[in-house]
Amino acid sequence: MASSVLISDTEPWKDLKAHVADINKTHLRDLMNDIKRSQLMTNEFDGILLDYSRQRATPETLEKLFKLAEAASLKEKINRMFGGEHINSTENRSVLHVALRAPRDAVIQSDGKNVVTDVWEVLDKIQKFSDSIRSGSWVGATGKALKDVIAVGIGGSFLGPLFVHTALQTDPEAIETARGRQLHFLANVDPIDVARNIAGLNPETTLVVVVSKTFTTAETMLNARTLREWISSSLGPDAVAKHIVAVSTNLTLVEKFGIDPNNAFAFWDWVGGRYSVCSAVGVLPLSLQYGFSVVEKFLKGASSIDQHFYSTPFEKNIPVLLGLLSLWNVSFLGYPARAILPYSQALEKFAPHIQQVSMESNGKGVSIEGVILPFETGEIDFGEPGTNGQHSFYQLIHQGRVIPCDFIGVVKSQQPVYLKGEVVSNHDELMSNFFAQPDALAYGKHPEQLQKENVPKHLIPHKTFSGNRPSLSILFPSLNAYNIGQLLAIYEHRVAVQGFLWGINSFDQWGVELGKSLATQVRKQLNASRTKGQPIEGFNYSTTTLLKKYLEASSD
Ligand SMILES: O=P(O)(O)OC[C@H]1O[C@H](O)[C@H](O)[C@@H](O)[C@@H]1O
Repeated sequence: MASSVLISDTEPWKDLKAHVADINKTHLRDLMNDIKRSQLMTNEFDGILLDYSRQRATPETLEKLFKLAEAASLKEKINRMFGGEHINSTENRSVLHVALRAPRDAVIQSDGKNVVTDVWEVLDKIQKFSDSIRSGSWVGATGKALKDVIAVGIGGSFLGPLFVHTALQTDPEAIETARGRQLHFLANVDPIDVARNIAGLNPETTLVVVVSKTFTTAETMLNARTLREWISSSLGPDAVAKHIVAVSTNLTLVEKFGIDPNNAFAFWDWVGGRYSVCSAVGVLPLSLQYGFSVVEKFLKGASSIDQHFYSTPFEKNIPVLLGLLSLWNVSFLGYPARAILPYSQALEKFAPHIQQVSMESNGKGVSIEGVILPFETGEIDFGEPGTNGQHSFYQLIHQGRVIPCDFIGVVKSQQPVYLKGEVVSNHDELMSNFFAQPDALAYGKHPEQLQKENVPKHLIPHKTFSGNRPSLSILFPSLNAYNIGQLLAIYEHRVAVQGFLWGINSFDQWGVELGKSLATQVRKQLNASRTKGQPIEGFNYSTTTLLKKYLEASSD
């Protein structure tokens, strides 16, 4: 396909549009009776079972989606990504987060250089540094070991590491390696977040890791200055060198901030912020908490999916299948949202991370060529662990709007409990819901069934479930560091697949800039009004009134 041709102008797209009418004649209740179809719509890789038989799709739909993939040159685009080409064209950068978890002997080129060598240089440095902190050979300014780490960062410099940290917190191996240590995250510039982070912490035993790709993000830099002040006011300015380290691509600004360049951990412009959890952004704080060998397993898990994604035919390729199905749901069936429902409390921060990965990547209005798109891209991602979500927003999913759901389950619990006399173990109780919900959504409940159950006539409409609501189930054998890496990479690549199919640039984020620059104008005004009493100027009536009220009411 010539790159300037929109995917919506291609025959496979039009064919899929027409195919919606065929699917609208079906109901999942009936589709699920076709065992051959169900067999075809399951896939297994490395113990991970993907079941997408509850998608509103048939084998014919899949064939048509594969044709769409061809029309979108999906394979070529994946190859270009792995090949280090500058596929992030608006920033003229490669997109090589896969290199962050590649084995030491792999060769991945960007601009004629094997980046894997640089990656391992930093990983080795992290291992050495985290070992020295953990063993107590590196001590703080007063000679005490550093047991607490505060990772300061926001967006991609926060959400991924928080997800992985939360997922590892209950993993038996990680519990052992984290004993006696605490990892905290400071993201919001709201001073409440600082207060929460430092409550009960002693600067003498605290290490601050400032994480920022650009080292210019206003929130992170103010939070970093606030913690620098917290440390130096208590231990003296010289203590900063022992208590603050940094992760960034901008090592000049790191040094300007007063951090010893030896204590700076680099990454590169070919790592997008939201794809940076496998760089020092995640690896440093996580290694400090859990030790490098646990984090290495996480990287290996992600790498296993990278290999699978790169080399497996589309029919068996988990991220490709997931991406194609999401596109089918969004662009053809017209479902604008996606619920991410892990039946594991350890994955409670997974949906917030994927929100950034997906929505910042694919919420775009123009093609990679800059042509305004006649269709919408991206989806509204949200989610909560099951069963908590069931007691919250599932009502809407069952009887209100149709929202395709990802059910993510785990075979072996990280923390099994089986009480004497109970019918099932606690994990089986949880998983009963994981298995039941997709069928409730797919099959629904008929008025006739309700009649048979002698439900009063006036309640029948209220108790009827239309069903035919799509979902997919992903079952992991366990949830250790390796599996967590796999889960991350599956979703990262799925999002990329969707972007490649829509023909957009999933790796820039210009949409976050406007709000930032308007905040700069407000910041200047607040300073001028507070310090020089200058009147509010240059804002519309609404903002002027709000600012006046804010300044007047907080003038003391
Ligand atoms: O890592 P930093 O440079 O501080 O950036 C932190 C975040 O800020 C921006 O607003 C971007 O939208 C995010 O993609 C990024 O992750």
